[in-house]
Amino acid sequence: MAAAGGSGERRGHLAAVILARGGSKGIPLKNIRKLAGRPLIAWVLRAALDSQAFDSVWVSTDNDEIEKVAKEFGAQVHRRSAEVSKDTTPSLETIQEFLQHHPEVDIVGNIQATSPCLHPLDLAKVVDMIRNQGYDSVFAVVRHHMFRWREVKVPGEGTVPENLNPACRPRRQDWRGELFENGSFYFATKELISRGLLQGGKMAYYEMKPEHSIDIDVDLDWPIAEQRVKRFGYFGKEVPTVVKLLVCNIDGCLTDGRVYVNQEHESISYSLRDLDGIQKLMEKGVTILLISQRNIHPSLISTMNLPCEVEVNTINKMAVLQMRMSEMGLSFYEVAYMGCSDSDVECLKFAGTSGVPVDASTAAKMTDSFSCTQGGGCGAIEEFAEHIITLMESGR
Ligand SMILES: CC(=O)N[C@H]1[C@H]([C@H](O)[C@H](O)CO)O[C@](OP(=O)(O)OC[C@H]2O[C@@H](n3ccc(N)nc3=O)[C@H](O)[C@@H]2O)(C(=O)O)C[C@@H]1O
Repeated sequence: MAAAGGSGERRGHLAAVILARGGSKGIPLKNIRKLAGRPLIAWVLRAALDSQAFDSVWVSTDNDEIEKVAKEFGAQVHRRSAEVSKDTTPSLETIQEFLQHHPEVDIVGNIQATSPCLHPLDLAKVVDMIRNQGYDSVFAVVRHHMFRWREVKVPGEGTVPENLNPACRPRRQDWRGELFENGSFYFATKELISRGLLQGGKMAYYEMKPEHSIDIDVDLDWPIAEQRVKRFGYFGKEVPTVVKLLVCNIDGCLTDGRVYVNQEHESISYSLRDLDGIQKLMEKGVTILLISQRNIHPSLISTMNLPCEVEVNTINKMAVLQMRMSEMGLSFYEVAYMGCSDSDVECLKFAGTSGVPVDASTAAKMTDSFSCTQGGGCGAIEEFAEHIITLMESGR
Protein backbone atom coordinates (compact mmCIF):
# COMPACT_ATOMS: atom_id res chain seq x y z
CA MET A 1 0.00 0.00 0.00
CA ALA A 2 1.34 3.45 -0.89
CA ALA A 3 2.11 5.54 2.20
CA ALA A 4 0.19 8.75 2.60
CA GLY A 5 2.76 10.99 4.26
CA GLY A 6 0.75 14.15 3.71
CA SER A 7 0.75 13.92 -0.06
CA GLY A 8 0.28 11.29 -2.71
CA GLU A 9 -2.36 8.71 -2.93
CA ARG A 10 -3.01 5.91 -0.41
CA ARG A 11 -4.06 2.82 -2.29
CA GLY A 12 -4.90 -0.49 -0.73
CA HIS A 13 -8.06 -2.37 0.06
CA LEU A 14 -10.57 -0.30 2.04
CA ALA A 15 -13.25 -2.33 3.81
CA ALA A 16 -16.35 -0.97 5.51
CA VAL A 17 -16.89 -3.05 8.64
CA ILE A 18 -20.16 -2.90 10.55
CA LEU A 19 -20.05 -4.70 13.89
CA ALA A 20 -23.35 -6.33 14.75
CA ARG A 21 -23.28 -8.80 17.58
CA GLY A 22 -26.38 -10.85 18.41
CA GLY A 23 -26.44 -10.10 22.10
CA SER A 24 -27.40 -6.57 23.04
CA LYS A 25 -27.90 -5.16 26.50
CA GLY A 26 -31.19 -3.24 26.26
CA ILE A 27 -33.09 -4.07 23.07
CA PRO A 28 -33.00 -7.76 22.00
CA LEU A 29 -31.33 -8.25 18.60
CA LYS A 30 -31.13 -4.45 18.37
CA ASN A 31 -28.89 -4.52 15.31
CA ILE A 32 -31.66 -5.98 13.13
CA ARG A 33 -34.68 -4.55 14.91
CA LYS A 34 -36.76 -2.55 12.45
CA LEU A 35 -36.23 1.19 12.60
CA ALA A 36 -38.72 3.09 10.42
CA GLY A 37 -39.44 -0.10 8.51
CA ARG A 38 -35.86 -1.30 7.92
CA PRO A 39 -33.53 -3.42 10.03
CA LEU A 40 -31.11 -1.13 11.91
CA ILE A 41 -27.99 -2.36 10.07
CA ALA A 42 -29.71 -1.84 6.70
CA TRP A 43 -29.57 1.96 7.08
CA VAL A 44 -25.78 2.19 7.25
CA LEU A 45 -25.34 -0.69 4.82
CA ARG A 46 -27.23 1.21 2.16
CA ALA A 47 -25.16 4.34 2.77
CA ALA A 48 -21.90 2.34 2.60
CA LEU A 49 -22.87 0.45 -0.57
CA ASP A 50 -24.28 3.50 -2.37
CA SER A 51 -21.18 5.58 -1.57
CA GLN A 52 -19.23 3.24 -3.90
CA ALA A 53 -16.20 4.28 -1.87
CA PHE A 54 -15.32 0.85 -0.44
CA ASP A 55 -13.61 -2.18 -1.94
CA SER A 56 -15.76 -4.41 0.25
CA VAL A 57 -18.61 -3.97 2.74
CA TRP A 58 -18.78 -6.37 5.71
CA VAL A 59 -20.95 -7.15 8.66
CA SER A 60 -19.11 -8.91 11.47
CA THR A 61 -21.51 -10.99 13.52
CA ASP A 62 -21.90 -14.08 15.69
CA ASN A 63 -25.60 -14.52 14.91
CA ASP A 64 -27.45 -16.49 12.16
CA GLU A 65 -30.38 -14.08 11.84
CA ILE A 66 -28.10 -11.06 11.56
CA GLU A 67 -26.05 -12.92 8.94
CA LYS A 68 -29.21 -13.53 6.91
CA VAL A 69 -30.35 -9.90 7.07
CA ALA A 70 -26.85 -8.59 6.32
CA LYS A 71 -26.62 -10.72 3.17
CA GLU A 72 -30.12 -9.75 2.12
CA PHE A 73 -29.06 -6.09 2.23
CA GLY A 74 -25.92 -6.68 0.18
CA ALA A 75 -23.13 -7.13 2.75
CA GLN A 76 -20.48 -9.84 2.97
CA VAL A 77 -20.48 -11.55 6.33
CA HIS A 78 -17.59 -12.29 8.64
CA ARG A 79 -18.56 -14.86 11.29
CA ARG A 80 -16.69 -13.78 14.37
CA SER A 81 -15.75 -15.87 17.37
CA ALA A 82 -17.61 -15.84 20.68
CA GLU A 83 -14.51 -14.38 22.39
CA VAL A 84 -14.91 -11.07 20.55
CA SER A 85 -18.72 -10.99 20.79
CA LYS A 86 -19.17 -10.29 24.46
CA ASP A 87 -20.93 -7.24 25.84
CA THR A 88 -17.59 -6.12 27.17
CA THR A 89 -15.56 -6.64 23.97
CA PRO A 90 -14.36 -3.28 22.63
CA SER A 91 -14.90 -2.63 18.91
CA LEU A 92 -11.12 -2.55 18.44
CA GLU A 93 -10.66 -6.22 19.41
CA THR A 94 -13.45 -7.33 17.10
CA ILE A 95 -11.91 -5.36 14.24
CA GLN A 96 -8.46 -6.83 14.95
CA GLU A 97 -9.99 -10.31 14.71
CA PHE A 98 -11.62 -9.36 11.39
CA LEU A 99 -8.24 -8.25 10.04
CA GLN A 100 -6.62 -11.53 11.07
CA HIS A 101 -9.09 -13.35 8.84
CA HIS A 102 -8.88 -10.81 6.01
CA PRO A 103 -5.22 -10.03 5.36
CA GLU A 104 -6.15 -8.45 2.02
CA VAL A 105 -7.66 -5.45 3.87
CA ASP A 106 -5.39 -2.41 4.41
CA ILE A 107 -7.79 0.21 5.77
CA VAL A 108 -10.95 -0.26 7.84
CA GLY A 109 -13.92 2.07 7.97
CA ASN A 110 -15.77 0.93 11.10
CA ILE A 111 -19.34 2.20 10.68
CA GLN A 112 -21.58 1.90 13.72
CA ALA A 113 -25.13 0.74 13.02
CA THR A 114 -26.22 2.76 16.04
CA SER A 115 -25.90 5.94 13.92
CA PRO A 116 -28.49 5.23 11.23
CA CYS A 117 -28.72 8.73 9.68
CA LEU A 118 -25.44 8.37 7.82
CA HIS A 119 -25.31 9.56 4.18
CA PRO A 120 -23.10 8.18 1.38
CA LEU A 121 -21.71 11.60 0.52
CA ASP A 122 -20.20 11.91 4.02
CA LEU A 123 -18.54 8.51 3.62
CA ALA A 124 -17.17 9.45 0.20
CA LYS A 125 -15.62 12.63 1.69
CA VAL A 126 -13.99 10.68 4.53
CA VAL A 127 -12.58 8.15 2.09
CA ASP A 128 -11.07 11.04 0.14
CA MET A 129 -9.39 12.28 3.36
CA ILE A 130 -7.86 8.84 3.92
CA ARG A 131 -6.94 8.14 0.33
CA ASN A 132 -5.84 11.56 -0.90
CA GLN A 133 -5.28 13.93 2.02
CA GLY A 134 -2.76 11.93 4.02
CA TYR A 135 -4.78 11.09 7.12
CA ASP A 136 -4.19 7.78 8.91
CA SER A 137 -7.40 7.92 10.89
CA VAL A 138 -10.63 9.90 10.62
CA PHE A 139 -13.62 9.78 12.95
CA ALA A 140 -17.00 11.50 13.10
CA VAL A 141 -17.87 14.39 15.38
CA VAL A 142 -20.77 16.73 15.92
CA ARG A 143 -20.89 20.27 17.29
CA HIS A 144 -22.75 20.92 20.53
CA HIS A 145 -23.37 24.19 22.35
CA MET A 146 -23.30 22.90 25.88
CA PHE A 147 -21.96 24.62 28.95
CA ARG A 148 -20.01 22.21 31.14
CA TRP A 149 -19.71 22.46 34.93
CA ARG A 150 -17.25 20.60 37.18
CA GLU A 151 -18.88 17.74 39.07
CA VAL A 152 -19.04 18.07 42.83
CA LYS A 153 -17.23 15.07 44.33
CA VAL A 154 -17.12 16.18 47.97
CA PRO A 155 -20.51 17.11 49.50
CA GLY A 156 -20.71 20.83 50.23
CA GLU A 157 -17.97 21.75 47.77
CA GLY A 158 -18.84 24.40 45.16
CA THR A 159 -18.74 23.93 41.40
CA VAL A 160 -16.90 25.95 38.75
CA PRO A 161 -17.63 26.45 35.06
CA GLU A 162 -15.45 24.47 32.68
CA ASN A 163 -16.05 26.18 29.37
CA LEU A 164 -17.78 29.48 30.02
CA ASN A 165 -17.47 32.75 31.86
CA PRO A 166 -20.80 33.26 33.73
CA ALA A 167 -20.19 37.03 33.70
CA CYS A 168 -20.21 36.98 29.95
CA ARG A 169 -22.38 34.10 28.78
CA PRO A 170 -22.05 33.83 25.02
CA ARG A 171 -25.16 33.65 22.89
CA ARG A 172 -25.42 30.53 20.77
CA GLN A 173 -24.71 32.50 17.61
CA ASP A 174 -21.58 34.09 19.14
CA TRP A 175 -20.01 30.80 20.21
CA ARG A 176 -18.79 28.07 17.87
CA GLY A 177 -19.54 25.38 20.46
CA GLU A 178 -17.41 22.27 20.94
CA LEU A 179 -16.81 19.08 18.99
CA PHE A 180 -17.88 15.71 20.38
CA GLU A 181 -17.36 12.21 18.98
CA ASN A 182 -20.78 11.03 17.81
CA GLY A 183 -19.89 7.37 17.27
CA SER A 184 -20.96 7.27 13.62
CA PHE A 185 -17.68 5.95 12.15
CA TYR A 186 -13.99 5.35 12.77
CA PHE A 187 -11.61 4.92 9.83
CA ALA A 188 -8.05 3.70 10.49
CA THR A 189 -5.18 1.98 8.74
CA LYS A 190 -4.36 -1.64 9.49
CA GLU A 191 -1.02 -0.50 10.84
CA LEU A 192 -2.70 1.68 13.50
CA ILE A 193 -5.24 -1.00 14.38
CA SER A 194 -2.50 -3.57 14.85
CA ARG A 195 -0.96 -1.15 17.38
CA GLY A 196 -4.25 -1.04 19.30
CA LEU A 197 -5.50 2.27 17.94
CA LEU A 198 -8.56 3.37 15.99
CA GLN A 199 -7.49 6.99 16.40
CA GLY A 200 -3.81 7.82 15.89
CA GLY A 201 -1.11 8.80 13.39
CA LYS A 202 -2.17 11.85 11.42
CA MET A 203 -5.71 12.24 12.76
CA ALA A 204 -8.68 14.19 11.51
CA TYR A 205 -12.24 14.55 12.55
CA TYR A 206 -15.13 14.78 10.12
CA GLU A 207 -17.87 17.11 11.30
CA MET A 208 -21.32 15.73 10.61
CA LYS A 209 -24.49 17.79 10.38
CA PRO A 210 -26.40 17.73 13.67
CA GLU A 211 -29.51 16.38 11.96
CA HIS A 212 -27.53 13.39 10.66
CA SER A 213 -25.88 12.78 13.99
CA ILE A 214 -27.67 10.34 16.22
CA ASP A 215 -26.25 7.70 18.52
CA ILE A 216 -28.63 5.00 19.72
CA ASP A 217 -27.14 4.24 23.10
CA VAL A 218 -30.06 3.57 25.42
CA ASP A 219 -33.61 2.33 24.71
CA LEU A 220 -34.95 5.86 25.06
CA ASP A 221 -32.98 6.92 21.98
CA TRP A 222 -34.90 4.51 19.72
CA PRO A 223 -38.12 6.52 19.10
CA ILE A 224 -36.07 9.68 18.64
CA ALA A 225 -33.85 7.91 16.12
CA GLU A 226 -36.97 6.67 14.33
CA GLN A 227 -38.34 10.19 13.90
CA ARG A 228 -34.92 11.48 12.87
CA VAL A 229 -34.28 8.80 10.28
CA LYS A 230 -37.71 9.30 8.72
CA ARG A 231 -36.93 12.95 8.21
CA PHE A 232 -33.18 13.04 7.61
CA GLY A 233 -32.12 9.45 6.86
CA TYR A 234 -30.76 8.21 3.55
CA PHE A 235 -33.47 6.39 1.66
CA GLY A 236 -31.38 5.11 -1.23
CA LYS A 237 -30.96 5.95 -4.86
CA GLU A 238 -34.11 4.30 -6.04
CA VAL A 239 -36.55 6.36 -4.04
CA PRO A 240 -39.23 8.01 -6.15
CA THR A 241 -39.46 11.75 -5.75
CA VAL A 242 -42.92 11.97 -7.22
CA VAL A 243 -45.88 9.94 -6.02
CA LYS A 244 -48.96 10.60 -8.11
CA LEU A 245 -51.34 7.93 -6.90
CA LEU A 246 -51.94 6.28 -3.55
CA VAL A 247 -54.11 3.19 -3.52
CA CYS A 248 -55.05 2.03 -0.04
CA ASN A 249 -56.96 -0.94 1.29
CA ILE A 250 -59.90 0.19 3.42
CA ASP A 251 -60.21 -2.97 5.49
CA GLY A 252 -57.45 -3.02 8.07
CA CYS A 253 -55.79 0.24 6.92
CA LEU A 254 -58.50 2.91 7.02
CA THR A 255 -60.37 0.73 9.52
CA ASP A 256 -59.03 -1.60 12.16
CA GLY A 257 -60.68 -4.44 10.22
CA ARG A 258 -63.70 -4.81 12.51
CA VAL A 259 -67.26 -4.63 11.24
CA TYR A 260 -70.02 -3.96 13.78
CA VAL A 261 -73.32 -5.61 12.77
CA ASN A 262 -76.88 -5.43 14.01
CA GLN A 263 -80.21 -6.35 12.38
CA GLU A 264 -80.51 -3.08 10.44
CA HIS A 265 -77.05 -2.22 9.27
CA GLU A 266 -73.35 -2.67 9.65
CA SER A 267 -70.90 0.00 10.73
CA ILE A 268 -67.17 0.58 10.72
CA SER A 269 -65.00 3.29 12.23
CA TYR A 270 -61.98 5.24 11.05
CA SER A 271 -59.62 7.81 12.53
CA LEU A 272 -59.80 11.52 11.70
CA ARG A 273 -56.01 11.48 11.75
CA ASP A 274 -56.09 9.30 8.66
CA LEU A 275 -58.43 11.70 6.90
CA ASP A 276 -55.89 14.44 7.69
CA GLY A 277 -53.18 12.34 6.07
CA ILE A 278 -55.35 11.79 2.99
CA GLN A 279 -56.09 15.51 2.80
CA LYS A 280 -52.40 16.41 3.08
CA LEU A 281 -51.50 14.09 0.23
CA MET A 282 -54.34 15.45 -1.92
CA GLU A 283 -53.01 18.97 -1.33
CA LYS A 284 -49.68 17.73 -2.72
CA GLY A 285 -51.48 16.63 -5.88
CA VAL A 286 -51.64 12.92 -5.07
CA THR A 287 -54.77 11.11 -6.25
CA ILE A 288 -56.13 8.79 -3.57
CA LEU A 289 -58.13 5.66 -4.26
CA LEU A 290 -59.51 3.64 -1.36
CA ILE A 291 -60.40 0.07 -2.24
CA SER A 292 -62.14 -2.83 -0.55
CA GLN A 293 -62.71 -6.42 -1.52
CA ARG A 294 -65.94 -6.29 0.46
CA ASN A 295 -69.17 -5.15 -1.06
CA ILE A 296 -69.60 -2.20 1.28
CA HIS A 297 -73.07 -0.73 0.90
CA PRO A 298 -73.09 2.60 -1.06
CA SER A 299 -75.04 4.29 1.73
CA LEU A 300 -72.28 3.42 4.19
CA ILE A 301 -69.66 4.84 1.81
CA SER A 302 -71.59 8.08 1.33
CA THR A 303 -72.13 8.42 5.10
CA MET A 304 -68.38 8.13 5.62
CA ASN A 305 -68.05 11.36 3.64
CA LEU A 306 -64.55 10.58 2.39
CA PRO A 307 -62.75 13.27 0.40
CA CYS A 308 -61.42 10.79 -2.16
CA GLU A 309 -62.53 8.09 -4.57
CA VAL A 310 -63.70 4.74 -3.25
CA GLU A 311 -63.99 1.46 -5.14
CA VAL A 312 -65.56 -1.57 -3.47
CA ASN A 313 -66.09 -5.21 -4.39
CA THR A 314 -62.65 -5.34 -5.99
CA ILE A 315 -61.96 -8.99 -6.72
CA ASN A 316 -58.43 -8.43 -7.98
CA LYS A 317 -56.57 -5.54 -6.37
CA MET A 318 -53.68 -5.67 -8.82
CA ALA A 319 -56.10 -5.42 -11.75
CA VAL A 320 -57.70 -2.33 -10.19
CA LEU A 321 -54.28 -0.79 -9.55
CA GLN A 322 -53.09 -1.41 -13.09
CA MET A 323 -56.33 -0.14 -14.62
CA ARG A 324 -56.00 3.13 -12.69
CA MET A 325 -52.32 3.40 -13.60
CA SER A 326 -53.06 3.07 -17.29
CA GLU A 327 -55.89 5.64 -17.07
CA MET A 328 -53.47 8.09 -15.46
CA GLY A 329 -50.48 7.04 -17.63
CA LEU A 330 -48.36 6.08 -14.61
CA SER A 331 -45.58 3.60 -13.99
CA PHE A 332 -45.25 1.63 -10.73
CA TYR A 333 -42.47 4.03 -9.78
CA GLU A 334 -45.03 6.82 -9.31
CA VAL A 335 -47.48 4.73 -7.31
CA ALA A 336 -47.78 4.25 -3.55
CA TYR A 337 -49.74 1.38 -2.07
CA MET A 338 -50.87 0.70 1.45
CA GLY A 339 -52.14 -2.73 2.42
CA CYS A 340 -52.32 -5.08 5.35
CA SER A 341 -53.40 -8.53 4.19
CA ASP A 342 -52.12 -11.39 2.05
CA SER A 343 -54.25 -10.18 -0.85
CA ASP A 344 -52.25 -6.91 -0.83
CA VAL A 345 -48.83 -8.55 -1.14
CA GLU A 346 -48.53 -8.34 -4.94
CA CYS A 347 -49.43 -4.64 -5.01
CA LEU A 348 -47.11 -3.92 -2.07
CA LYS A 349 -44.24 -5.58 -3.92
CA PHE A 350 -44.77 -3.77 -7.21
CA ALA A 351 -45.58 -0.24 -6.04
CA GLY A 352 -42.65 2.23 -6.01
CA THR A 353 -43.48 3.13 -2.40
CA SER A 354 -45.42 0.86 -0.10
CA GLY A 355 -46.50 0.86 3.51
CA VAL A 356 -48.10 -1.48 6.03
CA PRO A 357 -49.75 -0.80 9.41
CA VAL A 358 -48.06 -2.34 12.42
CA ASP A 359 -50.78 -5.00 12.69
CA ALA A 360 -50.53 -6.14 9.05
CA SER A 361 -50.34 -9.85 8.18
CA THR A 362 -46.90 -11.49 8.27
CA ALA A 363 -46.84 -11.85 4.47
CA ALA A 364 -47.63 -8.14 4.02
CA LYS A 365 -44.92 -7.20 6.52
CA MET A 366 -42.37 -9.34 4.67
CA THR A 367 -42.64 -7.17 1.54
CA ASP A 368 -39.97 -4.71 2.69
CA SER A 369 -42.56 -1.94 2.88
CA PHE A 370 -42.43 1.11 5.14
CA SER A 371 -43.61 -0.25 8.46
CA CYS A 372 -45.86 2.12 10.40
CA THR A 373 -45.77 2.22 14.17
CA GLN A 374 -49.56 2.76 14.17
CA GLY A 375 -52.19 0.10 13.50
CA GLY A 376 -55.00 0.08 10.93
CA GLY A 377 -57.78 2.53 11.77
CA CYS A 378 -55.49 4.28 14.27
CA GLY A 379 -53.33 6.68 12.25
CA ALA A 380 -51.32 4.33 10.01
CA ILE A 381 -52.46 6.13 6.85
CA GLU A 382 -51.47 9.49 8.28
CA GLU A 383 -48.06 8.10 9.20
CA PHE A 384 -47.55 6.65 5.72
CA ALA A 385 -48.76 9.92 4.16
CA GLU A 386 -46.14 11.84 6.15
CA HIS A 387 -43.50 9.38 5.02
CA ILE A 388 -44.48 9.90 1.37
CA ILE A 389 -44.45 13.68 1.79
CA THR A 390 -40.99 13.55 3.40
CA LEU A 391 -39.70 11.54 0.44
CA MET A 392 -41.28 13.91 -2.05
CA GLU A 393 -40.02 17.06 -0.32
CA SER A 394 -36.49 15.85 0.26
CA GLY A 395 -36.18 15.23 -3.47
CA ARG A 396 -33.97 12.22 -2.81
C1 LIG B 1 -15.21 2.39 18.09
C2 LIG B 1 -15.72 2.30 19.52
O1 LIG B 1 -14.94 2.41 20.44
N1 LIG B 1 -17.00 2.10 19.65
C3 LIG B 1 -17.64 2.00 20.98
C4 LIG B 1 -18.79 3.00 21.06
C5 LIG B 1 -18.29 4.45 20.90
O2 LIG B 1 -17.32 4.74 21.90
C6 LIG B 1 -19.49 5.38 21.10
O3 LIG B 1 -20.46 5.07 20.13
C7 LIG B 1 -19.05 6.84 20.93
O4 LIG B 1 -20.18 7.66 20.97
O5 LIG B 1 -19.41 2.88 22.32
C8 LIG B 1 -20.00 1.59 22.57
O6 LIG B 1 -21.06 1.44 21.62
P1 LIG B 1 -22.13 0.23 21.46
O7 LIG B 1 -21.90 -0.80 22.51
O8 LIG B 1 -23.49 0.84 21.30
O9 LIG B 1 -21.68 -0.38 20.05
C9 LIG B 1 -21.90 0.26 18.82
C10 LIG B 1 -22.34 -0.79 17.76
O10 LIG B 1 -21.28 -1.74 17.55
C11 LIG B 1 -21.72 -3.06 17.89
N2 LIG B 1 -20.56 -3.73 18.55
C12 LIG B 1 -19.76 -3.05 19.39
C13 LIG B 1 -18.67 -3.70 19.95
C14 LIG B 1 -18.43 -5.04 19.61
N3 LIG B 1 -17.38 -5.70 20.09
N4 LIG B 1 -19.24 -5.69 18.77
C15 LIG B 1 -20.33 -5.06 18.24
O11 LIG B 1 -21.09 -5.69 17.48
C16 LIG B 1 -22.95 -2.89 18.78
O12 LIG B 1 -23.84 -3.98 18.69
C17 LIG B 1 -23.56 -1.61 18.18
O13 LIG B 1 -24.32 -1.87 17.02
C18 LIG B 1 -20.62 1.63 23.99
O14 LIG B 1 -21.51 2.50 24.14
O15 LIG B 1 -20.26 0.83 24.85
C19 LIG B 1 -18.97 0.46 22.46
C20 LIG B 1 -18.19 0.56 21.15
O16 LIG B 1 -17.12 -0.36 21.13
